[in-house]
This record gives sequence, structure tokens and C-alpha cells, in this order.
Amino acid sequence: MTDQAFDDAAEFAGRGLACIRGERIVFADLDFSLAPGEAILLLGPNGSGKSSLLRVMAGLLRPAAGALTWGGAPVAEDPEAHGGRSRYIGHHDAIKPVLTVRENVGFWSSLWSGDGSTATVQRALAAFGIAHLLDVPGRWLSAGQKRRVNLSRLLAAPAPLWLLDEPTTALDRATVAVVEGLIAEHRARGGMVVLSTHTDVALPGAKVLQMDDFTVPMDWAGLDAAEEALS
Ligand SMILES: Nc1ncnc2c1ncn2[C@@H]1O[C@H](COP(=O)(O)OP(=O)(O)OP(=O)(O)O)[C@@H](O)[C@H]1O
Repeated sequence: MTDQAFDDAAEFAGRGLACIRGERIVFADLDFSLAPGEAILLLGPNGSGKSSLLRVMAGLLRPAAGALTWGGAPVAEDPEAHGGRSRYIGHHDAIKPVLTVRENVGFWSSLWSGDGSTATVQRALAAFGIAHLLDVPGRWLSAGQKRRVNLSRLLAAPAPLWLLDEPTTALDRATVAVVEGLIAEHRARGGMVVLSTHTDVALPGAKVLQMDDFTVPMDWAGLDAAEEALS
């Protein structure tokens, strides 16, 4: 864990992004840009593509059209570098029930940053008020505790780009405020955040992407080219 500014932060942008899942075009012609210190709030009804866009941004899902850039360079040319600078926290809790909290968070910290030390894990858990759960197995955690453990991975392996899918689900109001504060600190250090939510999360000055602005009809003109690109 560090309080230092992110020297490797740079503008993260997407141009002309489209996403097909199953047989459906989820979104198309989507542009975004995110400078160091900025945040994007993803809004839209169930199924409008918030999770899909976050997975595209994380490099976990190939866009059917368009491209991502980091500091102007195509992300697709160096996916490993993108993996190193981004932290994707999905809305499913990635917690192994038989491992302790220390082992769960330590695994990710080690994988992402090569650290994984107990001291680092402990500091990350303390920020979420759950340092006392260090030796508790994952299967004993409540839904909100699981969420906090998941989010503590962000602090156990610092990186400039946080991609957060409904991060406040199951959290009590006090912990939502903690998350808001940690996001503000992350942005103050030049970090960037993209966050999907169905609830109120305070992200001062965030850009808003309404996902339903990017839905397209099934006869969308770019469909053939997009399907060909994916095949
Ligand atoms: N693995 C998958 N295979 C096929 N289709 C999928 C898959 N995952 C999602 N979809 C479809 O993609 C569309 C967008 O889903 P996505 O999860 O991105 O929406 P969302 O806005 O995050 O929804 P929610 O608010 O319910 O979390 C939906 O129509 C969904 O059925």
C-alpha cells in the first residue's frame, strides 16, 4: 500500500466501442475518456451493459468494434501492461470459502503486485474496518464482509485504474462512506475510477455514461463488420 501519486497514470479512452453478448448487440458507438483524477459513473437499467463495458475496459472481453487506448497507445498491443495498471472488481465476490481472509487477499495482492505480505493485507483490511477478520475463513463471512474483503484487494495491490462493478452492494451506509472516501483519496493521487451502480454513490465531478444512450437496433449498420471482427 502506498500514498504516493501514480506516475504511470495517463488518459484512458475508448472510441467507437461495441459489444455483442450471445446474439445481442449490447451497446455500440460508445466513446469515453478518463484523465488522471477523473471518475466515470455507469448508469442504466438491468442488462444495459454496465458490467459488459467494465469487462471490456479491463481487457477481459474483446470489443466487437472500436479500441481502447492508454496515453494514446492501443491497449490491445500490450494487454499485460493493461492488466498491471487496472484492478477490476466484479459484482460476484471472488472469495474462496476454504481460504482465510489473509490468504484470499494475499493471493490477489501477490498475483497483482508481487507483495502479498500479511502487513499489506492487514493495512488494506483495516481501511475497511475488518482487520479482525484476518484469520477467518471465507465461508464464515457475511455478504457485506465479503464485499469489504473483495474491495480491500484494491488497496493490497495499488494500481491507477479501478473498475468497480456495483461495489456498494450489501454494504452498510457507514461502509459506503468509507468507499467514497477511499475513491476520493485514490483520485487525489491521480488514480481513475469507473463505477457502475444502482444506488447513490458520491463521486464528485464524475462524468456520467447512461448506457441506454448506446443501445442500438438489431439492424445496426455496423453488425456485419463487428461479427466478422469477432469470428
Ligand atoms: N456471459 C454472457 N453470455 C451471453 N450474454 C450475456 C452474458 N453476460 C451478459 N450477457 C447479456 O449482456 C447484456 C448486458 O449484460 P450486463 O451484465 O453487461 O448488464 P448490466 O447493465 O451490468 O446489468 P445489471 O444492472 O443487471 O447488472 C444482457 O442482455 C445480458 O443478458
